[in-house]
Amino acid sequence: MTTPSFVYTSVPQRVVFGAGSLQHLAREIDLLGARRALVLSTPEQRPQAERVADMLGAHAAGVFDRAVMHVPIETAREAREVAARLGADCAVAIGGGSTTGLGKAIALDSGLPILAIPTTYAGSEMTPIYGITEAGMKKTGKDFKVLPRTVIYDPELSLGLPVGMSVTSGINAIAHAAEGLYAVDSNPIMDLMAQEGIAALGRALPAIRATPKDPDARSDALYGAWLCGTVLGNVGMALHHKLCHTLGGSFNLPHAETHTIVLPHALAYNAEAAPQAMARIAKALGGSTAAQAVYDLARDNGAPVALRDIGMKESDLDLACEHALKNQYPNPRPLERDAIRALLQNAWEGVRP
Ligand SMILES: NC(=O)C1=CN([C@@H]2O[C@H](COP(=O)(O)OP(=O)(O)OC[C@H]3O[C@@H](n4cnc5c(N)ncnc54)[C@H](OP(=O)(O)O)[C@@H]3O)[C@@H](O)[C@H]2O)C=CC1
Ligand SMILES: O=C(O)/C=C\C(=O)CC(=O)O
Repeated sequence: MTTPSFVYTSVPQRVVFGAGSLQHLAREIDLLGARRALVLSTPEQRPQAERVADMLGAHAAGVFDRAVMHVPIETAREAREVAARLGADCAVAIGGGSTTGLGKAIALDSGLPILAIPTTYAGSEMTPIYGITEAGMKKTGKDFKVLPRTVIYDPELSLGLPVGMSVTSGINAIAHAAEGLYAVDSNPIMDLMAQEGIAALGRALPAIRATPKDPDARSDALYGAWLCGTVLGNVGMALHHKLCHTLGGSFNLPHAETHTIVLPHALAYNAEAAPQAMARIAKALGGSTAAQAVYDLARDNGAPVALRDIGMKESDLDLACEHALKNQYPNPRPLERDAIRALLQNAWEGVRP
């Protein structure tokens, strides 16, 4: 097989990985040249954020614990004001994609460096992509100002992530790698990362379901999330991410669950147009087809497999299909109205592809 032509751009980002690596926080803040870090979290994870602030001592400017899903503009403005008022010169985001997203909203406005400490597998910490919701519409964009400068991956911090969330969040990560394998701007480095990331999560999720506090499984999952998040940050996504963005944004469906349900059907849609990518996904997960392997991973580990079970109305499927077709975007198979409507129906019913 000949190596195709490609373009690969590497970005400056420091990753500190390993059980207990949170202990290096003060060193990492110092390396960023920061003196006053604003620690961000959701309201529920405030105790963890306070622990981080305690570790920083005099270098903590304060804790802002108002992160919520999809970064409402009002929350972003409030966080920006708090950061400015406290004289913060860095944001430390501890939590999932919602908290990292809030850090990105601050960085977009102020250029403050972000140190991210992810506790889910969504992968936002590895991307220059931001999302902000205004008047019910989520807008996403790309700006290297928001790419976290440093990421501390400490699997001990994800030991308490509930099993259900762990499985769906892990499949959210797999979705980044799966679409990366058939991206128009893919490259061999991302392909390697994608296949390795999918395999790591394919091993880790059943092990976490069996033993939620298994440190090796948590470590494997976070390793997979790092690789898959890197793929999301480096190459363009296609139909699957577009559908999930539409379903989450317009019908208020939960992010990771939506990814989990839609991915097998998006892969089935693209199967014939991207056979090599599908073969790599199936191999990484040990299944006969990519679509079935992802579906089985979700179903066998207790994740939802039908949109109707997470609040989607059947009567909204036509509108969802219209939204998905609104703007053209690269996808291995052309966007065909009837086939995409059928995809949504199958995802709504939860049939095995
Ligand atoms: N820009 C990008 O590149 C990307 C952005 N995203 C965005 O990120 C968001 C989704 O991120 P995701 O991580 O799925 O969701 P959240 O950050 O909303 O976290 C999901 C759930 O995980 C729980 N949780 C997180 N950490 C812990 C922990 N240590 N222990 C127990 N529970 C925990 C949270 O609980 P609690 O609420 O109690 O804190 C929350 O209920 C979406 O808005 C999505 O669009 C996702 C991927 C990439
Ligand atoms: O919507 C965003 O915040 C940006 C990207 C993603 O959420 C990626 C995804 O769909 O997981």
